[in-house]
Amino acid sequence: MRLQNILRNASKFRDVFDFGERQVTHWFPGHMAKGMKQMKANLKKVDCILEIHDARISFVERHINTQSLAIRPHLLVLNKMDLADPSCKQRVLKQLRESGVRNVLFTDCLRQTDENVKKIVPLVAELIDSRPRYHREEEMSYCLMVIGVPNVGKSSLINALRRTNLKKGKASKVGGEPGITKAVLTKIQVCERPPMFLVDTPGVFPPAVENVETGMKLALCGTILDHLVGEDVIADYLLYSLNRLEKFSYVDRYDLGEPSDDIQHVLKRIAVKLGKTQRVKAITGVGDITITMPNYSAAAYDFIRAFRKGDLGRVTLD
Ligand SMILES: Nc1nc2c(ncn2[C@@H]2O[C@H](COP(=O)(O)OP(=O)(O)OP(=O)(O)O)[C@@H](O)[C@H]2O)c(=O)[nH]1
Repeated sequence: MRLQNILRNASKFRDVFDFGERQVTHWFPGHMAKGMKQMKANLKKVDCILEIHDARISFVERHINTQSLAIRPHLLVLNKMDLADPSCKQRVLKQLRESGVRNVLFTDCLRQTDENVKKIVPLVAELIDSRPRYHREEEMSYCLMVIGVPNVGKSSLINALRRTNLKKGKASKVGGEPGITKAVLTKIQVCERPPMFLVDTPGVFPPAVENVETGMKLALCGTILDHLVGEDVIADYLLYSLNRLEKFSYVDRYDLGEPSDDIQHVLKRIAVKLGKTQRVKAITGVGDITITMPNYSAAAYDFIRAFRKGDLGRVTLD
């Protein structure tokens, strides 16, 4: 019965999201372009690129496709796999293979015992040894460059590599907001045998995100400061995505009764459920009355945070 209700509702969901006149270019602060330059300048000193991406958006235009970065061996780490839909894994791998990306690992680097984090050092050493190292042939140690958009877990992965291979603690500051990794750090050791170091870079974006939808997915996953995009539109895009992917756990979480494609309705119910309401005075013809208004911003904030923490289920957006 419940499934029938959901399926009946499915026909009412939007097929496309209306992005209006939005322009992604305003969403990416200037330091990202600077980071890209620093990254290229450091390329001579590295043997391999370790590209970290969010497993929920694996097909976003990536740095490795751009210019000079492609000359180094490359490992794509799709991190935050604990938040992505495991049933999409094989499809993602197949599509990446078809686009020429062969070396891919899925990680959840917050999990102490993630098996794939353990595989990174041996796989990187193998990749480096399988190709000429050019002017770095005499080097006894391996050097990696870690790249990725903000907030995908670069610092967390570096810390996980140190924890796993050196039994050492944190070298990189971890933050919940995009853009914590601001400076290009000097070399950080991640393994003794073989000696392996890496340089951390600011979370830099590719110079051009191909369309607004890609930008919106990045925003939803927390790689752009929310206020640059607007929490109301991120929340609406989240609702659109959950319905499109038939991920309806939000219905029970917020006591909605049935799925809805109307963000105002959903936010109102979230606000009421969470007690995020405000009492405001209204002037009417028969005198002043106090009415209870839902706090839409607080509700949008909660909805987005719940998605980012995985509380709305494991979702792959691509
Ligand atoms: N669920 C989950 N969260 C993660 C994972 N890795 C990192 N995080 C969280 O994602 C947030 C960002 O992590 P960071 O390691 O600071 O990311 P970063 O890429 O270095 O961020 P910038 O400094 O902004 O470039 C933090 O709240 C981490 O706890 C993961 O595998 N799974």
